[in-house]
Amino acid sequence: MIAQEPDGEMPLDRWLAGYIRDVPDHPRPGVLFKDYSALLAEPRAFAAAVDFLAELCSRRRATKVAGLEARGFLLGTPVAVRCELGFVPVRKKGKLPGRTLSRAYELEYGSDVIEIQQDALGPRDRVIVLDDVLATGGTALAAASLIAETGAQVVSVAVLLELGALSGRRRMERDLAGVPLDALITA
Ligand SMILES: O=P(O)(O)OC[C@H]1O[C@H](OP(=O)(O)OP(=O)(O)O)[C@H](O)[C@@H]1O
Ligand SMILES: Nc1ncnc2[nH]cnc12
Repeated sequence: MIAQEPDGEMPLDRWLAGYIRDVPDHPRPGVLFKDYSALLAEPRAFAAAVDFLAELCSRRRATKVAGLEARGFLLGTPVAVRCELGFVPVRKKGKLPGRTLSRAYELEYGSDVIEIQQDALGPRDRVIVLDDVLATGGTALAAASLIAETGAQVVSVAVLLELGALSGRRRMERDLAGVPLDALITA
């Protein structure tokens, strides 16, 4: 799939939104799943998304990128390399070795537990939480809470795609006041 490349007139978010397709009833009935596999498969689109998110890391003066398993790894690792920052994985329960901190949370279509290694971050770290999608905000809030428990500061939550109808931004403003939400595309 090749969506039209921006010609200087088309904004980046509109160009990249052309690579996202709606899949009804995935992974559960009633969920409209936003599939951006085509964006990952098109190197110019993928690179443009990574560049945008890397620029945010610099603007927020982050010292670490925390990526959320699994799709947050797809974006978080190239972004960390591009902005020359270390990457910290936030993983689903039971995957990380050693001492970990855990949070249970609910997301749009289920519930889960995420973990971070206890010594992955420290009080000097300014962390950008990087994920692909913000829907209800449950996942991002749980990650931010874990990061805060390590003593580090969360300087932004950055996503490729914000699903406006699911009110994640409002929830972040309420529960994570003062932490900006940066979204490349809002749908
Ligand atoms: O805002 P929320 O309602 O919390 O939803 C957003 C989360 O849902 C998806 O993760 P999922 O748990 O499906 O994991 P995956 O990345 O392994 O597919 C997505 O990658 C976000 O992390
Ligand atoms: N509707 C959705 N599409 C893609 N990823 C999601 N993560 C949570 N809700 C989602």
